[in-house]
Amino acid sequence: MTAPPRPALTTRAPGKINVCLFVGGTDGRDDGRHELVSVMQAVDLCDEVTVAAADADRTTLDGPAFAGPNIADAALAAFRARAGVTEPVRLRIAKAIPVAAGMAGGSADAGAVLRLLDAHFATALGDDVLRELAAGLGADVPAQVRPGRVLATGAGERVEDRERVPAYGVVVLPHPAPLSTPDVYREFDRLGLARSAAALTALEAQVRAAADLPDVLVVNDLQPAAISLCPPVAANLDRLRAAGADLVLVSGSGPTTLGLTRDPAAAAAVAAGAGPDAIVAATVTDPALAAVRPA
Ligand SMILES: C[C@](O)(CO)[C@H](O)COP(=O)(O)OP(=O)(O)OC[C@H]1O[C@@H](n2ccc(N)nc2=O)[C@H](O)[C@@H]1O
Ligand SMILES: Nc1ncnc2c1ncn2[C@@H]1O[C@H](COP(=O)(O)OP(=O)(O)OP(=O)(O)O)[C@@H](O)[C@H]1O
Repeated sequence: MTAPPRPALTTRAPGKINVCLFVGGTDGRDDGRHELVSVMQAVDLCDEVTVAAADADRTTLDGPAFAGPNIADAALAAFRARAGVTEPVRLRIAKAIPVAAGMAGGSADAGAVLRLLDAHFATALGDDVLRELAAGLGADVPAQVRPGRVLATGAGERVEDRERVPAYGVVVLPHPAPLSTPDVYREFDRLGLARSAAALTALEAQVRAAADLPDVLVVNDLQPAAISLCPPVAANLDRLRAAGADLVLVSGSGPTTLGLTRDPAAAAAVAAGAGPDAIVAATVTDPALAAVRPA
């Protein structure tokens, strides 16, 4: 019997923002990572990832290069091991999400590779199994299997879909110096900022009670650590505030900063005021944005 033809498929891999990122300690975990309570929200600043059948495995990247292995290849290896498929594929990534900027660009690509491969090989593993595979690739990856709005707990690996809220404008202000995520968590520890387990539990209850977070819960606990390692981050927050953003915060582990506008149409004016490097985006409310489509 001949094997079925494998379709060439493509999907958008949206970057994420942490609308809130509450961080506890590492006690009680055997992986040394920190307990989190975070609402992760997809934004329409996207990489594009494509899979096609090939004679040999090959991954190509259009956009800014980075050193070291591509997490997309780790996603392919994890998928292969679980699904038992061996046919080679070509993966192509067109990068638009700033690299090492705290917007989970690599995690977005890895999540996209998992959902593409599940469709390409018609393996129907489904979101739960893909999220399990994703957890082995990085704390941010499970949330990127089905990008939208999720509540992430544990070290980020326990993910629940959340109700989508009206779109916000998002102004993304990158900073050229990359910040390493482990360094930022280490600085967070050095500054003694970990929340107690009881405080995290209380915050999780508050976050669960509110589909659209009130302003007081739009908090990134890693922000002081990112500013401590990269002081210009504070000036970038001031730039966004002065340009009229309703809320400003550091994105994930930084150094990218974000200005949120309740009116998505207001983001363009905020970006213009913040400087030529500012990127206009919006939160994603339509699941079709990251659908798998024929390439
Ligand atoms: C800052 C965030 O982007 C917020 O969503 C994530 O917490 C980071 O997610 P990520 O980059 O996918 O992180 P991973 O690749 O799993 O971990 C990188 C490193 O970050 C630190 N790390 C990460 C997640 C976590 N909950 N606690 C940690 O201490 C650890 O030093 C870990 O070795
Ligand atoms: N497909 C990929 N895209 C971007 N970076 C990748 C990719 N694969 C591996 N990397 C490596 O991962 C590092 C972190 O990149 P990424 O853009 O995901 O950071 P980040 O946005 O800070 O992540 P997070 O928000 O999940 O902590 C990069 O410096 C790069 O070496």
